[in-house]
Amino acid sequence: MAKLIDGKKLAGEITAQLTEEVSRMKEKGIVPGLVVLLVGDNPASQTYVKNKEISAKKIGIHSVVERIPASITEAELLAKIEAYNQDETIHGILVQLPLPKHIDADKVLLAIHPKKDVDGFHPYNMGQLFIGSPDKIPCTPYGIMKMLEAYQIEPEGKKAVVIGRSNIVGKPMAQLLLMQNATVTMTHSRTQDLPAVAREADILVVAIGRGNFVTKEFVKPGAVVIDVGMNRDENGKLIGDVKFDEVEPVAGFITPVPGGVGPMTIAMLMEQTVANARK
Ligand SMILES: Nc1nc2c(c(=O)[nH]1)N[C@@H](CN(C=O)c1ccc(C(=O)N[C@@H](CCC(=O)O)C(=O)O)cc1)CN2
Ligand SMILES: [Mg+2]
Repeated sequence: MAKLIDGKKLAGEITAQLTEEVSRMKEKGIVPGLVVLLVGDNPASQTYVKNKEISAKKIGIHSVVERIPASITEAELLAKIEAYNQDETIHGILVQLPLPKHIDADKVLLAIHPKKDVDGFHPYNMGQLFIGSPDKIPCTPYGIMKMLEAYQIEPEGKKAVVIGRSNIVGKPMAQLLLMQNATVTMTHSRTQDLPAVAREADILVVAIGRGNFVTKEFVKPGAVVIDVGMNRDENGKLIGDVKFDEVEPVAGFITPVPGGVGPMTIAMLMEQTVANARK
């Protein structure tokens, strides 16, 4: 049976450390500030933003959430971002994704000042990461690296396979593993014989966005399996990209959904906001 990587517990520990740190910062007159902009009424995004707000408040971060109607124009949204770029009480700006179709997400992410880009999605921060000098790191892959570290899983020399090539998870994930001297293979929906490629992995990170996609045929006995998926099954139940019941007996370590990668994403957002205020 695999050992469970408890993201919820680890995120709770990180949150507790950040709470202490923020209380010390406040004694010196420093209050970290985070603004989250949520455009439209995507129900999943509403949940994630609410969770970010709860976490920020718990830590003592000055938390601003703007819930904005989907009818906002791109120009209006860009103007809001520019105002927060200039606002000295705000150390982190996050625009919840996905955005409505009429707004160009690339343009919006480019408008956030790189120094306040606590999501790490700005091309400048992406570029810094890919030349090996990261400052802000996309929160999901960053959280995964923290989980590996906490469970003393050493990427150096290991074969890592990443399934999924998104800008916010797959690509930065591969780069972070590479920076720790793993031998990394990037795969995606068009990779030929994906189960055979995945079976080579000592560390398998799955971010393909398809429920129960990874079965035991994808997993080498003893492998570390990290599930980034967040899907709903036909009954509305939250499921990962990994068929947990089938893979868990084969893997060495596995993350659950919920309670794995998700809470760590939020913890890393808080960490990067506090780190920014500290600077
Ligand atoms: N601007 C951003 N947009 C999005 C990001 C992001 O990092 N920045 N990532 C995802 C959504 N996301 C954070 O925004 C996120 C998703 C899920 C969780 C989480 O804790 N999930 C829980 C389950 C929650 C539930 O019951 O639905 C878990 O896994 O235990 C946190 C953050 C896309 N957009
Ligand atoms: Mg993130």
